[in-house]
Amino acid sequence: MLARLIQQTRPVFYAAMVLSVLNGVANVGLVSLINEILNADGAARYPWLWGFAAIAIVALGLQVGTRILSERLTHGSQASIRSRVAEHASNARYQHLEKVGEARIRTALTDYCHDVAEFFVSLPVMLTNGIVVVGCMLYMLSLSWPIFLLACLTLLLGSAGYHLVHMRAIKHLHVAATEQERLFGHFDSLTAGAKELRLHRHKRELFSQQVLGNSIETVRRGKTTGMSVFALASGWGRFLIFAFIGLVLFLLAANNDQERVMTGIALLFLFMINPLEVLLLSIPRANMAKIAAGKIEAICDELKMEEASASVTPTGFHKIAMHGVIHRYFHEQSDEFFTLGPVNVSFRPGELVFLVGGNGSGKTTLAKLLIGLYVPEDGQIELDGKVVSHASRDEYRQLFSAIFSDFHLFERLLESPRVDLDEAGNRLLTKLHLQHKVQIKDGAFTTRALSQGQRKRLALVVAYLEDRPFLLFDEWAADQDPAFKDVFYRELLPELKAQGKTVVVISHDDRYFHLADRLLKMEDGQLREMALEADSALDQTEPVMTRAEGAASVQ
Ligand SMILES: Nc1ncnc2c1ncn2[C@@H]1O[C@H](COP(=O)(O)OP(=O)(O)OP(=O)(O)O)[C@@H](O)[C@H]1O
Repeated sequence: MLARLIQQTRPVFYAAMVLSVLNGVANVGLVSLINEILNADGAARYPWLWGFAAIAIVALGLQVGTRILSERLTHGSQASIRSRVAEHASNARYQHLEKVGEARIRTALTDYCHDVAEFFVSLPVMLTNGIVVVGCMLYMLSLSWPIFLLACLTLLLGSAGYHLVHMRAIKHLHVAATEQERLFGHFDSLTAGAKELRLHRHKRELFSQQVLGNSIETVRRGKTTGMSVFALASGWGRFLIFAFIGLVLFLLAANNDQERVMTGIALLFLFMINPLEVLLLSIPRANMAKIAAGKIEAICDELKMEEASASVTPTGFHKIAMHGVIHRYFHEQSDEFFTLGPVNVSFRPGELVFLVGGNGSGKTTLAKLLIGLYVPEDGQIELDGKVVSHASRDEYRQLFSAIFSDFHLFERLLESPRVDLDEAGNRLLTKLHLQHKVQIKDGAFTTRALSQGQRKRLALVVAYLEDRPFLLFDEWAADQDPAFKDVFYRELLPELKAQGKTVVVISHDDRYFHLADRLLKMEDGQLREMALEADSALDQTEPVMTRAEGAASVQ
């Protein structure tokens, strides 16, 4: 991932690297010049003045330039990662998205993204400081080769020590990063479960102390331990530097009385300590970036994008048929599968189909398979005799408008540009008795702060405006008042049918089942077609299941 980001930001990246190197060189130039000036006699110093001023200004300019470019890289890489994760999240198979889950995706878009971006701040810093250290070492070599060799030995010992603890630190940081994904899920529960937490003090305490508290603690411990191990490594590095200084001073005091060498080495120490420390501190940051990049990469791999299909929006169909379609859910806790199917069923234009059955019997799962959100594990779906493949699935999905119980209302209608969008939308709002609560202005709802039943009516407005040939309502009427339920079943559904739309209604409202053209019943993952009697006497009272028990072949 880091390599890809570097590739994407190549010109800025290379420019930042070149400026960082030049900045390092200018700094080394400055320190060697200072040493020369210090060792020159009074008046002989003045000719150096302009050189000193020039290098100082250049070094300053380079530092500012590097900083600006690294900011561009940081924010550019952050934007690029976010776009990539978002692209994967919006184009991946729906079931893969469900599996990865909201919390992991959010962690990738926030924390991991931030950690990777940090790498681009630390990289130029590492490079500049690396150059300063290398330059200082070379200058040291020109002053005294035994001291240079000692410095090399010190660096070698420093990196060996660092390498030894490195893996241990990474392990702790990994644990923290994985727990962080879970923590984001718990943060969601703070708002989504706010009502429950307020109503049950004991639950609230347990949640905040054990669930949330433990998770926060695990992240804190992992990060603190990981970074402390790195701090130990950096302490080891610092210890070596001081040992090196002590040894050199001792060596110099014993064997050398050259003033130029003495001041030079002293200057170099002072000048090198900070870059060395910054280098040691930047390494953990770079490691965090590596872990985060790996996590983002894993999420993008799990969210493999579906094959792009031709951007055609089909306007109609003759027959949609499911042949031997099977879907399984694996439940880890109970080590069991829920199996839906094999399902054989077909739909034609202008049909009003009710899909009924007990809770957890598989109605929603069947709906997701039918509209192409889930890919069948076995069997196939045919559209007008042609198998829906990976390549044509996105095109196939454009046949449907669906409202599930966990529907989402976008603020903007996001329809393809349509001049009469506001007008048509506002007409529908009136039809659904919402005109006093909300309006459509410039393609957006004026508010979405409505009751659940009202928001569902807004979702219905969206479905109407989409004008797709196949509509699917998953317990849409469950939140409506009895009067509007009646409007939905007796007016809106027949209207849609009259327009030639196929409508599948998942429903528990058995008093309206007789209005359907067909009645499908789901029982423990198995679909049956129920015989429908055109007996209107049953209207309003008897549940249809008691009268239509003859299962017909579903085709
Ligand atoms: N995301 C999921 N992961 C794992 N198992 C699932 C998932 N969604 C549903 N299931 C399982 O599949 C079964 C069928 O669920 P589904 O939501 O299709 O039922 P349903 O008939 O729509 O129920 P309801 O009337 O309560 O909405 C459930 O018993 C549940 O165990």
